[in-house]
Amino acid sequence: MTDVPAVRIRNFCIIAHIDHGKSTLADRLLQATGTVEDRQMKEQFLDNMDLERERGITIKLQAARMNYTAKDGQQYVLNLIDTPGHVDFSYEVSRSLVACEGALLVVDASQGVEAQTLANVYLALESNLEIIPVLNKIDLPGAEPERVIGEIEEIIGLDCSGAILASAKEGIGIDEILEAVVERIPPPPNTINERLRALIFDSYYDSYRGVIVYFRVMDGTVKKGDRIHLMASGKEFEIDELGVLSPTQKQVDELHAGEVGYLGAAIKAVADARVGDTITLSKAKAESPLPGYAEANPMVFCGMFPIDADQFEDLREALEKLELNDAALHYEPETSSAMGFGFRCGFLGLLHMEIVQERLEREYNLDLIITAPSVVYKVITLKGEELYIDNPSRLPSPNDREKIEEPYVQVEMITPETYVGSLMELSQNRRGIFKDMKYLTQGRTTLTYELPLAEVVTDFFDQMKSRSRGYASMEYHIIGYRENPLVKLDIMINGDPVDSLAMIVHRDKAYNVGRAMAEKLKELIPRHQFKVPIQASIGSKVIASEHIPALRKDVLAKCYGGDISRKKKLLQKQAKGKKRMKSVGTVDVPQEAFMAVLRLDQN
Ligand SMILES: Nc1nc2c(ncn2[C@@H]2O[C@H](COP(=O)(O)OP(=O)(O)OP(=O)(O)O)[C@@H](O)[C@H]2O)c(=O)[nH]1
Repeated sequence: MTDVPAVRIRNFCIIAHIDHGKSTLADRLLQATGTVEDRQMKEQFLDNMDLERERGITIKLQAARMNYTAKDGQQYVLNLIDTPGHVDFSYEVSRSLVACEGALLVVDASQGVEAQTLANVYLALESNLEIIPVLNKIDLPGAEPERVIGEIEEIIGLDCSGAILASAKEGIGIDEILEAVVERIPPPPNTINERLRALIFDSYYDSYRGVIVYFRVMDGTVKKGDRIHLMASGKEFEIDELGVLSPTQKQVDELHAGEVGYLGAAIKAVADARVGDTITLSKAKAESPLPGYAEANPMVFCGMFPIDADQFEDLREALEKLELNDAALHYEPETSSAMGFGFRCGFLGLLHMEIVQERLEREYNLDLIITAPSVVYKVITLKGEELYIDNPSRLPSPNDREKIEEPYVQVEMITPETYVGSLMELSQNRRGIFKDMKYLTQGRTTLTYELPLAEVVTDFFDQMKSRSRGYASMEYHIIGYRENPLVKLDIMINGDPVDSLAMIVHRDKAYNVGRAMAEKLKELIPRHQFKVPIQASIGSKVIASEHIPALRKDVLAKCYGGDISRKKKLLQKQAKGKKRMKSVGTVDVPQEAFMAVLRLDQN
């Protein structure tokens, strides 16, 4: 919009750990600037996916443009860019940070710095953002802003002399925050005369208009009707809708360097306009794209199979639709001898996987059996080929492979000192390598470990939470592949190997895992009319063996000739219990059994 010079634009985001009050503060800023009228105000305007609201987390980032008249009497445009709060989406976080010149660092004054805050602050510092510390929730009786300020200074090394004490809930400190945004965050550089370069920081699929792209103009000008070129995907489109987010979409004719907006251009799938890509003009292409583009690659894979084979096509259609809106979701058909036809799906992390599962089941009414998550292993064969294996049942046999490597992550945990011992034990049990430990103020400690990702994607997070009574927080990032003596553990039920239960484990743990797995399956698989043997093996060597004894009586036997309604009830009860079962050969295996590896007693 031509009437706003770059010097009066401020682009900023809010960095906060989950639940520290990011959404509440964003709402308060929208209200205070009159961007959203009080009566229009739905709780948490920026998180508008239902699933997000229910789970209270921010998944997709969005933006809002506010007009603000500062104390200096000038009108400013403040663009607030929302960032997702979870590690699975850290690539999206890093891209949205690049679209800003500053960040509000929101820390709950009754809690303190958490691992997620740290991870995002480091990203912001790397992008040279001006950071304004905000101590939120000072209305709480347990708030200790002084202590938390000390913590921020000590851990992050950030000068907190200008920290703002606030309560997003009570509306305290809001004006001060707006003033600080104007005074302390630098305006975007004025590069209006350069060739167009705009950074995509988010996009979503709209069934009527195609993909709607959110972007920040870094250089030059973009106009409605322009033919654009996407520098990473190489695709071209014509802009048929251009606008700003105030926070609902409002059309404009052009946007300049420093501004944030959205566009629609009949783009069919978000994969054609991915987060991080650079938009330029077809007729006057920029020389080079904005730096830092990377495809977000899936790290965690699982099989998804319809319980009812007739739902296979429905599942395919649902995945196709979700893919339009989720460039990070990968899937390909998979045939399993145990489970029939389904899909092997890849996700950024566990939360991403859960979100997709939940949407498939809720929005598309599918009943699915999901297999345990696996990471992607790198196998070097004897012939020197490099294979990436995301499905344990596809691991080449030991005779064909030279070595296996697995992805490692660096995990940072922040915990009250009391739980340090227990978390160290947990990390050690999960093949962790101790890296560092630092004492913070008030008996809190940071712990750094390197761990195989495979050990983290199982139930590491839940274990960490339960061992620390919910007080510890963690963050991880990938550090690369490492070789380990890994073996494939096969599970046989009733004499048949079940490919969907195969897993890749460390040689030294194979025996324990195999035994724990056999025991767990014995517990989870219901009794049948016949005896069901369960075995765990490595190659041809059986390392653990259990059996489920046969049912002694027919459930209906005792009401033979008796009351028909009771009989019906019993049958119904059985049918219900069957709902989440898959027949593997002649044995009915419940959903929980496929996830058994997440609940093994191996801690
Ligand atoms: N007492 C008090 N509670 C607050 C304040 N700000 C936020 N809350 C509450 O803290 C909880 C979390 O706030 P949100 O705004 O949803 O937190 P968030 O950081 O956006 O969380 P994610 O979207 O999951 O990242 C909610 O129950 C809020 O009502 C505050 O200033 N004081």
